[in-house]
Amino acid sequence: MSALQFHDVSKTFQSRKGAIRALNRVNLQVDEGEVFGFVGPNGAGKSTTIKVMLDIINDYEGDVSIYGSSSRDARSRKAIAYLPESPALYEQFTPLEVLRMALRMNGIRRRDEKAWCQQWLERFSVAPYASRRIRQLSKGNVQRVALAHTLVVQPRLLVLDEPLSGLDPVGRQDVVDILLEYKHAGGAIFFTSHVLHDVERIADRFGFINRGELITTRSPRELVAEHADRFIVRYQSQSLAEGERLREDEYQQELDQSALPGWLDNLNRHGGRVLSIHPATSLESVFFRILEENSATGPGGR
Ligand SMILES: Nc1ncnc2c1ncn2[C@@H]1O[C@H](COP(=O)(O)OP(=O)(O)OP(=O)(O)O)[C@@H](O)[C@H]1O
Repeated sequence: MSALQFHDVSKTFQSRKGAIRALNRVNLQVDEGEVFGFVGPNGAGKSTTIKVMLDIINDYEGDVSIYGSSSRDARSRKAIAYLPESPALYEQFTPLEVLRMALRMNGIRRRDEKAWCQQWLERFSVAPYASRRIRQLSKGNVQRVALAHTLVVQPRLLVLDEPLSGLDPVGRQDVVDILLEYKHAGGAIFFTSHVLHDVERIADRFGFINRGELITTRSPRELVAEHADRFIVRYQSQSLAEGERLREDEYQQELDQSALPGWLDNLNRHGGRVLSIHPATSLESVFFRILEENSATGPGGR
């Protein structure tokens, strides 16, 4: 079953400078147990997409459904827990109070309420601050509490705006692990990110939006493979020393696809051994390419 579906969704803002087409016939689908990364440059339409989904913006064209029911129906939106880019938690409350309040506000009664909330604070490594006030916490720890706040209600669909922002590398890895666990338990995630490495790590598929148009929805691997025409070969050899030296007899060489077979023959003649071959193209470089192509030929209106 699809957790989230956009069908021909368009939104136009009226401003003093004229009409701004923030979303133009966007179609997308996120399935149960799927992580969908949503990326695009500033002003592309990411926040508008989230606001439409949450019915914060409701004067749009098209249909949005959450687990099969219209998102215009407040009951369907109960499936969603949302993490905004800059979460505004009640500063005078403690993390424990914030989580307990989230449960109450969602009508969730648990006998083990306190222990359940403590457990989520532990998962996000903020249990030591459970009784401090939010305003006394660092930015990264507020982000962890905010993430715990979204998961404590066990939503069916998580909508996260830049979920890893403000976290150190250990914190990022912890959160990635928790999100993947949630996905494996059948939860769906829609998240935005400017950091493409995060998208590669978490997303099964991603959508790339530019000027209100959804340009592509693919898995990161598919997209990179489609654009891969250069490869990085890691190899071991006593006598062939080309490219960058990694350690004693290990090297790394970047090659064009057309040059690859001949180069491998040569390595073979030198008695060398291939350790790995992978595309030199990163998701980031593919995005720049798509963005350039789209700017040259794409729609105007901004
Ligand atoms: N309330 C509004 N009134 C007029 N124009 C708006 C309004 N909100 C957004 N826009 C315009 O709609 C377009 C899409 O904006 P949106 O905030 O969705 O982009 P975004 O992808 O979230 O950008 P960012 O990465 O910078 O947060 C932009 O051109 C923006 O200026």
